[in-house]
Amino acid sequence: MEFGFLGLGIMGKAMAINLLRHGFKVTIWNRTLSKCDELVQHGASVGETPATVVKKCKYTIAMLSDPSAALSVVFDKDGVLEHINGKCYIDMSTVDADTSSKISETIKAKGGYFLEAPVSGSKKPAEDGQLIILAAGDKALYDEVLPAFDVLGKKSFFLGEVGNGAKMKLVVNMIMGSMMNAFSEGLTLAERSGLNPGTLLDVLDLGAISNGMFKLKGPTMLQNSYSPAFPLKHQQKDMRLALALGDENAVSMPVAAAANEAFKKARSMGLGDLDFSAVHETLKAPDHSS
Ligand SMILES: NC(=O)C1=CN([C@@H]2O[C@H](COP(=O)(O)OP(=O)(O)OC[C@H]3O[C@@H](n4cnc5c(N)ncnc54)[C@H](OP(=O)(O)O)[C@@H]3O)[C@@H](O)[C@H]2O)C=CC1
Ligand SMILES: O=CCCC(=O)O
Repeated sequence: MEFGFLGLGIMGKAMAINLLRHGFKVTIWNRTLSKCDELVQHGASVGETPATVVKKCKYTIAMLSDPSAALSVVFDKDGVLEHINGKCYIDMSTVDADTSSKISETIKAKGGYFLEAPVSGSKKPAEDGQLIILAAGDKALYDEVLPAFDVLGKKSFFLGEVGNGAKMKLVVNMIMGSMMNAFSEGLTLAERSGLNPGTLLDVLDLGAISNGMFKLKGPTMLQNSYSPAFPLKHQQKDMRLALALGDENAVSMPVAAAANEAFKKARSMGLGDLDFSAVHETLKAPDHSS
């Protein structure tokens, strides 16, 4: 099976390498062309534009930063739409349901097929093929690309109409972003009140709120080490999009709103390209309120 792959950031690079490692042919494109070099070493071919990739491949996957990038790659000059007739497009970026629906409707109107398939799981699960895939849209296309999803992920869900994958992803990340802030406050409170925060990690891990994120991020947060697996700017984008979904559905989300403010503060401190756990640093900033 041959796939096009657009977007070789932290996630896209790991996912495309995984496909290559499992015997898929992959033609890649990235806005910053130099990021293609490493994948060429793994056997990938390079397409000059998103349009040329789609022209060459029956199936093209996208893994792009945000709604604006997802729309640009489809609608701009030399974009996906130019050769989409009869081709299949699978957008795995985290975007909102409206963005996904706009892309879906336009692609279908031009004779193409569309599946949204955002993922849960970060850099390491992407490298290990252990993502959780939240697909929605064209069920026949979903069934066709399952061999690729089986390589990329440990479990795929088909959630029905376009938009449901995007919404599920935003709900999950809204919970994750809120948890990260509560965790960060807890680590800081433990430290400032004279406790050993390392011992707090051990206590948490033995109890009912033990989870993979605390286990993975706790030790590095205590070392003030925030090498990006999930960039903070993307987590803040997800909080913003989840809050908009809350607005649409009249769901009051004071916890998520507060978490969003903390991520915004972290961005204003220049931490957007670090891991989202760098929100911890906001608690160390001088407080001028008293
Ligand atoms: N990292 C993670 O743990 C996870 C991320 N996600 C989601 O996956 C997506 C990708 O994340 P990640 O790989 O971490 O992000 P990165 O920031 O590492 O990569 C973003 C990619 O989008 C491209 N891009 C950005 N803007 C544009 C544009 N205007 N036109 C064309 N290409 C553009 C970048 O190209 P260039 O190289 O030129 O900048 C790059 O290839 C995001 O939606 C994110 O929310 C989902 C699950 C986990
Ligand atoms: O969108 C990013 C999710 C990161 C994760 O699920 O660990």
